[in-house]
Amino acid sequence: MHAAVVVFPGSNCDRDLAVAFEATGAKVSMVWHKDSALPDGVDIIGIPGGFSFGDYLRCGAIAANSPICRSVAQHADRGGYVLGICNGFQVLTETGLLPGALLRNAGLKYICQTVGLKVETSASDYTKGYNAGDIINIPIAHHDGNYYADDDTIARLQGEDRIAFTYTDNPNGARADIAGILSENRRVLGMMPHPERAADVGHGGTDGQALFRALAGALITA
Ligand SMILES: NC(=O)CC[C@H](N)C(=O)O
Repeated sequence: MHAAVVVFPGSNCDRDLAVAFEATGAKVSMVWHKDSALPDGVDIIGIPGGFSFGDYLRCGAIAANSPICRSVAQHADRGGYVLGICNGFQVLTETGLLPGALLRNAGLKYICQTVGLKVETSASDYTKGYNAGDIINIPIAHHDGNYYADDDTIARLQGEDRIAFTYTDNPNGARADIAGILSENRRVLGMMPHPERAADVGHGGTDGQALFRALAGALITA
């Protein structure tokens, strides 16, 4: 598996994401947001967490207009994999690769804690290492994690089995307790919780490991 991790000014989980990919044996290329092309042979693009461009305008809005995001969209259009975590999820909604928006947390406070997530579907190359219904513990750290989409979009996500994770105890007001969603072709995943921060025994939890391992299993190349 060859993963590219995009770095914006203000990204702060780029290295963590690279380490989580590397732990599966993946080759990782770091890509600066001003680059317009991706390295050859990239299987998956990781859009990391952080505070790209200081979260000005709306979280992820400026990053979504970076040169590299045109290549990210082309990669997704070709059926490539894209994983957006936290600020990365915000970037993916701002680019239109995933529906909906991440609003300010209902309590208006930044929340940094480990939360329970229910795995809603194992039918994706991200979630097939879990069983649907599994409860896993993964950290969150955000002030704009309150997922919003209109009724039709929520119904469509539910009807198409595209909700990957929900919160067991909704911390931010997200509609339908949504913590992560999949694209129509199930190859783009956006999620507010940070699986890369629960991918090593040193993190105090390893419930995120199965996501990276499942991906590597699906994307292994000779
Ligand atoms: N950890 C992060 O990626 C932070 C995401 C985002 N900037 C927020 O606070 O909502």
